[in-house]
Amino acid sequence: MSEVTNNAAASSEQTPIIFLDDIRVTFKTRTGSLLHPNKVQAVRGLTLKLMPGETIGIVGESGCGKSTTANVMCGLQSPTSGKVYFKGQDVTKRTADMRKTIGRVISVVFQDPATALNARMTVRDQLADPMIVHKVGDKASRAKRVRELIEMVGLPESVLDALPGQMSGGQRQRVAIARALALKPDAIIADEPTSALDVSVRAQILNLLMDLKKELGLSMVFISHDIQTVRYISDRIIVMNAGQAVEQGTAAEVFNHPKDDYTRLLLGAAPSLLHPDLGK
Ligand SMILES: Nc1ncnc2c1ncn2[C@@H]1O[C@H](COP(=O)(O)OP(=O)(O)OP(=O)(O)O)[C@@H](O)[C@H]1O
Repeated sequence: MSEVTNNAAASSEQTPIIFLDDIRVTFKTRTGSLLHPNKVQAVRGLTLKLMPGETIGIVGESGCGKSTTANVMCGLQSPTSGKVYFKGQDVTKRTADMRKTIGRVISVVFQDPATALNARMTVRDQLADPMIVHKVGDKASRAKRVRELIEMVGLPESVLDALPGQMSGGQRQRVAIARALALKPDAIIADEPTSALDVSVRAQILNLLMDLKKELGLSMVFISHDIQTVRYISDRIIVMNAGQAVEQGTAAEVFNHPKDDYTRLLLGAAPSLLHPDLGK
């Protein structure tokens, strides 16, 4: 990471893959609130560390700032204040070079694979594309990696010549996950990756993410408004409300001994969107 400046912020025994230090993100709007006219405070002083190999779940209702937090982590959004560290390096003020480097090591899986994938590109080309953009390997090694990737996500090689429109929602999300893995990232940020899918395939995609995480030693940030889904997949859970982390702890701590009223509210809220076969 050539242009990343040195910083000693996170140099204990284990350095976090991502460290958000007191992040605030404010958007200018036409409306805002009585207290803050013409602005929305999407994230208000959030601190979190993603450690190597762990899965953090971020849960909260619509509008609590989950996606904005995810965007800060992967460099799509600059914080209004606070610092962002990647493997101990301060990357808050990102140069184009830093953004490219981070794009290689942190991948994002979005909610809707139909929009995340290019409708006019075959699966083969979509999987090779990140390697071409980042100038990784030659034609033969990229073709080999494409075959490896499709196998990793449990799809047959025959889908490589298909277009996204010829596949099911679950298959498309598998392709989006394969694409996210193309550059062998350190971390995956999955922003509501199962919400747009049929209930019957949600469990399969969650299990695929868990298997890949284990197999590849990935770190993962899993974002969802469904606390049961987050519980199923996460080592640690962060509950967000109105831009703030109101509770952080292991899945067992948060579920068995919730400290915050809002967490208790979420736990008692609507039935899980998780497939009934999970979490038994
Ligand atoms: N580009 C933007 N301009 C103005 N306001 C924004 C922008 N992006 C997000 N917001 C606002 O910031 C707040 C947090 O939004 P964010 O999308 O991060 O929440 P979320 O928890 O991910 O919600 P959802 O699950 O509905 O996507 C919301 O009030 C939203 O309207």
